Amino acid sequence: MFSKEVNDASSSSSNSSTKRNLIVVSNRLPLSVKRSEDGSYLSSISSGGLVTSLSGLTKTTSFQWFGWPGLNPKEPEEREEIRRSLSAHNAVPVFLDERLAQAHYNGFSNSILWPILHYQSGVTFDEEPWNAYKKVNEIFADYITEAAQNGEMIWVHDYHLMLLPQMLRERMTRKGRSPCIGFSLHTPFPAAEALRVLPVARDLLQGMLSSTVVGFHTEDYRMNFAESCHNLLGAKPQDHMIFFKDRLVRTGKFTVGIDPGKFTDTLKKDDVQDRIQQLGERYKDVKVILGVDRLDYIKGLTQKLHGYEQFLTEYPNWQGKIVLIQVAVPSREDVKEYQDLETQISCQVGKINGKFSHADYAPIIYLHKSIPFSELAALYSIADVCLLTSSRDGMNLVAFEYVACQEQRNGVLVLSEFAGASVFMGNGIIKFHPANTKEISQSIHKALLMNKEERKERYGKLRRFIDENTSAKWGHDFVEKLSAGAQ
Ligand SMILES: O=P(O)(O)OC[C@H]1O[C@H](O[C@H]2O[C@H](CO)[C@@H](O)[C@H](O)[C@H]2O)[C@H](O)[C@@H](O)[C@@H]1O
Ligand SMILES: O=c1ccn([C@@H]2O[C@H](COP(=O)(O)OP(=O)(O)O)[C@@H](O)[C@H]2O)c(=O)[nH]1
Repeated sequence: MFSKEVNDASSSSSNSSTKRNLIVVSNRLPLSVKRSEDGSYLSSISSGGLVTSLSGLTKTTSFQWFGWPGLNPKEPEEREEIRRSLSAHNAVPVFLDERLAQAHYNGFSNSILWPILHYQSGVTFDEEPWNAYKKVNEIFADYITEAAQNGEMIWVHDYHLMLLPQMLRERMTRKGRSPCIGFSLHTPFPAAEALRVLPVARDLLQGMLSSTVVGFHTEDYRMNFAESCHNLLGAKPQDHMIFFKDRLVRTGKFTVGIDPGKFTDTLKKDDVQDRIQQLGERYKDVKVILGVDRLDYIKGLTQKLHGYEQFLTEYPNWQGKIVLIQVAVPSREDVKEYQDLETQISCQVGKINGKFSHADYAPIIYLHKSIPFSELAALYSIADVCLLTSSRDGMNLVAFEYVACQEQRNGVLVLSEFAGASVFMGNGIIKFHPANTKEISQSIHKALLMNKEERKERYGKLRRFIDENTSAKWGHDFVEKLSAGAQ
């Protein structure tokens, strides 16, 4: 479902004369490939913000996307079939041995690096997953060095591939080429003291510093990176540049966005309008709060539920008149912390529903699944409030998507001050500290009581922001900076 719409969006307004050639690299391809019963291969779109933001880029930039396809058949014919099926989407599979891929993705990237980037304490370093991380970065480097024979620019994404710029530069320099490599981090970059907890922090910093341009979501993340490079490597940051080992590395803040038109167009479709009407009827007597999050501890779902429970207790008149629809998209289910979180959230939802429900009312509708794009757009459109409680979050595109679908209703966005998005949304949002349960409760109350004029005024600011900062602009700005760095 998402896959088709991504392609529709790219073909509807692409302009090949302005497109540039680029190799985009991310750990995971936007499509994951699965073998069906009849032996053929089917691809479906992956979830998450990185996929959303890069999909929007297809409007202005033609690129080949390299990444792990999610499976590793032994037979050459099968690999060829996968290659063929993906090439229709300009995607190129980087095949990885299953155990190696798991140790890289679950073992190091998501169990060690991700928590440190999001200020989680109590992480234990382990050599084995680190070796897998290095090995996978090397495999990617071999693939890309082979593919980038014609001087294409290379844009590497995210924390799974922090060593890749260095490995690429070394390989390509040995071949007499001078590569142009961009690196974009989609997570927060923590303060130097938090990063130091990781014994291999210096290796990761050196990996990133082999880029031509390094991009972050916010100015704070960029400054944290510069400070870490200075403190841990003795590099010299100056303005938006860092001098290290006779090279000058450009750094910048690039505001990732969405493609608002994709949402506006979807909302106009007859079936989506029917669904909006149906949902409107179902919830005509209650206010709807919506949450859409991957089931990840950084999204602050336990805090959200505590805050909502406090709200129902503190403002009992709202009992029976409010519903929280929480979509929790399954994520990283092989990692123990994520399994434990799922159990915890299910218990919390059960407890709150048990406490405040009546035979004809439940305060929480909990969807532990990925939902179709059209259903997501309909939910965004009917929600009076969107509540996002991340304890840390690189950006949070859900915040932007809610705004894209609220032209009619002018609903209120209640957003954690620790989501990167909150930096840009000023007083258009109600901002709160996610560890403060009372503040969450009061923010919900404030959002529900806000009058039409104030909602309209706030909405106007948010709408302007998402319309001016699209994913296409993000891609364009980054590639411009990268081209400038190459000269
Ligand atoms: O691929 P997964 O392990 O399922 O995770 C999904 C994505 O999660 C992270 O997304 C981040 O990127 C978003 C877009 O820039 C940003 O809005 C969000 O705050 C980040 O959490 C991760 O960085 C991606 O690589 C994953 O694909
Ligand atoms: O069932 C769903 C619900 C949401 N999303 C998308 O997942 C992305 C989440 O991105 P965000 O930046 O908010 O957080 P991330 O999951 O990347 O940390 C958004 O584009 C959502 O539309 C999805 O793919 N499937």
